[in-house]
Order: sequence, then structure tokens, then C-alpha cells
Amino acid sequence: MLHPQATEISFKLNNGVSVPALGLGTASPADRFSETKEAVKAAIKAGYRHIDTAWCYGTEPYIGEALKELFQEGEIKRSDVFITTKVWPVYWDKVSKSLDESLERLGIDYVDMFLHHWPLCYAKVEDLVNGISDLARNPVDSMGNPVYDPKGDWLKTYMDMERIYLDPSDNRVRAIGVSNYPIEYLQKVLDTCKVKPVVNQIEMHPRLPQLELNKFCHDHDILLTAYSPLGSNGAPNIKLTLVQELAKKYSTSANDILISYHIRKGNLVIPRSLNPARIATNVGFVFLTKEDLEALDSVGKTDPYRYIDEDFAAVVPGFAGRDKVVG
Ligand SMILES: NC(=O)C1=CN([C@@H]2O[C@H](COP(=O)(O)OP(=O)(O)OC[C@H]3O[C@@H](n4cnc5c(N)ncnc54)[C@H](O)[C@@H]3O)[C@@H](O)[C@H]2O)C=CC1
Ligand SMILES: O=C1O[C@H](CO)[C@@H](O)[C@@H]1O
Repeated sequence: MLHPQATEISFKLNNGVSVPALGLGTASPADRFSETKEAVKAAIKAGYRHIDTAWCYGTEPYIGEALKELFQEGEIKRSDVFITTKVWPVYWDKVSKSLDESLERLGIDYVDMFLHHWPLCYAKVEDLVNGISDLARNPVDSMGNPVYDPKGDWLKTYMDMERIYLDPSDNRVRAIGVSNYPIEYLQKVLDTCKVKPVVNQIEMHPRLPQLELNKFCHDHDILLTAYSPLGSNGAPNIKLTLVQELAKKYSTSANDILISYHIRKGNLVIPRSLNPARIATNVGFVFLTKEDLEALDSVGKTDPYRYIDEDFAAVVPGFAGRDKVVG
């Protein structure tokens, strides 16, 4: 059977906007930010039409440089590419400013999808050396504990995003969504807000299949975007025995299995790489069977693991804050 490549598959968001299933992740390491420009150009040339970034990543300016050149070279036009960015919790009450800063860095006048990065509210602490817009990305006190804003209300961030989306004179976003939201927070949004999020971007892979969240989101017409599909730094999920066995069964690569796992379930997936050759090979699509998908889901029962579990996230149900440094 002939299969499309992952880059050729798109889904419809609940507001009718079409989104390519495969996007390029761009949370690049700080010492390699500038390589993001060539990575984005390589991705577009390999057929990707979806780029995932965030205000806090530091890569938006390099994505902007890549887009500018791709537009000038006539490789793509703005409407050919789906750009996602996110508002970080230090800007929990500065949503419009966050969006403007992202748009300026990206060199575009709208984003296709604007996500609430984390349902929590950081304090604003000046950091003129390593900060983003002169604010500490992850403010901590002298004991290394995260500093939250005591007046913070995570729902306000989503409501401000909603206001921008609903304003007919404001064309800066085509769709709004969330990230790292557990079921109870999604339920609160559904109960209190006018606009249903189009996606919930979460860590998801065979070791963290997120079956309950999947059911809840799909029951409510919310797509999931799988982050860290390869297991984040060093791509440890590639070594999983079942993933290797399926790669052998389908004469393909382990990364194709890990990416196809999400697309076959009707979800989006955003693997990261700065290596043009890898970017070009992370596009194979395998028509995994129902049994394959169930077997992959069950890895998380015997060998569960959340790779992205930073200390600041421990206030969100489901996160443990594993990286806490006790000083
Ligand atoms: N919303 C959120 O809170 C978060 C969102 N994200 C987004 O998701 C994206 C992907 O997640 P990441 O954590 O970056 O991890 P990932 O699971 O995409 O893995 C990235 C690692 O895999 C390696 N890799 C890529 N292709 C490979 C291949 N073919 N063979 C061998 N190694 C390969 C890369 O060099 C890198 O070390 C991010 O870049 C970011 O855009 C990531 C974390 C949190
Ligand atoms: O998107 C994100 O990326 C970093 C980790 O890679 C994390 O802090 C944030 O949620």
C-alpha cells in the first residue's frame, strides 16, 4: 500500500482551520539558537509546513530570518506555513504584549496558533543578562524555589487570549489553544470560557501515552499536539524495544514509528532537530495497525516516564517537579 509522507497529512482544528500534522519543534539549546534558521529552511525544503515555537525559546528571531529568506526566494508564501507560538507564564497578564513581541521577532503579522504555554503565573523578576525581554524566564528565590505571582490567575491568561481571538478588528491569531493543561483545567475552561481551545500541547509518547487526556480531548473536539515525541534530548525513545521491533516489521526507522504513532491517532506531533539530514528523514509515515497502537500505548503501563518535569511545573496537577535542586 502506498502511504503519504507525514508532511502531506493535515487535520482540521475545531474552528475549521487546517493544520499540518507534522511540525518542526524549535526549543533549541541556547548555544545553538542560531542554527534554528537553517533547520527551518531545511524543514520547509523537506516539505514541512508547520513550525512550533514559543516566546520563551529564544529561537523566534532565527525562525523570522528563515521565513524572510524563504518568502524572498519564493520557496513559500506566508499562507503556506502554519506557525505556532506561545505565551510564557511571566507574561500571564501581558498576553497582547507577548503576542506583539513574538510577531515582531518572527517578522510576521499573524500566527496560525497561539497557545497558553503553562497554566501558572510567574512573578516578573528583572534579569538584564539572561532574561527574555529583560525578565527572568524561570524566576527563583535564593533557595532555588520558583517565584510565582501571588495575584496570578492562569485562567485570566486564556481569557485574554480569547478576547484577542474574538475581536473582529484584531487579526493577529487564527486559533487559540493551551499546553500542559490537565483534564480539570480544561474542564474549567470549557465551563467558563466562550472559545474552546483548538489543541492541548502536551508531552506524549509510548512511555507517557496520556490515554485519559486523549479521550477527554477527542470527546471535546480538541486535538493534542505531542511534544518530546522522541523522548527529548538524545531521543531515548528510539531505543525502546517495541519501537525497534516495529521499525523492523515495517522496514522503517524508529523515529518514523514514534512520529506515526501520534498521527495515526489523529494528533499533531512536533519532533525537534537541528540536523538537516535528520529533519528530512523524520517525515516517513507508517500506517500502524490498531494492535500496534495498543501495544505502543501499553509501554506506558510497565515503563512510564515523563521526560519534561521541571520544578516550576509541580503546581500543575500531574507534574512532580523532578528537577528540583535542593540547595
Ligand atoms: N509546550 C511545552 O511545554 C513543550 C513544548 N515542546 C516542543 O516540542 C518540541 C519537541 O520536543 P523536544 O523536547 O525538543 O524533544 P524531541 O522528542 O523532539 O527530541 C529532540 C531530540 O531528538 C534528537 N533527534 C531528532 N531527530 C532524530 C533522529 N532522526 N535520530 C536521532 N535523534 C534525533 C534531537 O537531536 C534532540 O536531541 C520542542 O522542540 C518544542 O517545540 C517541548 C517541550 C515542552
Ligand atoms: O516548551 C518548553 O520547553 C522547555 C523544555 O524543553 C520547557 O520549559 C517548556 O515547557
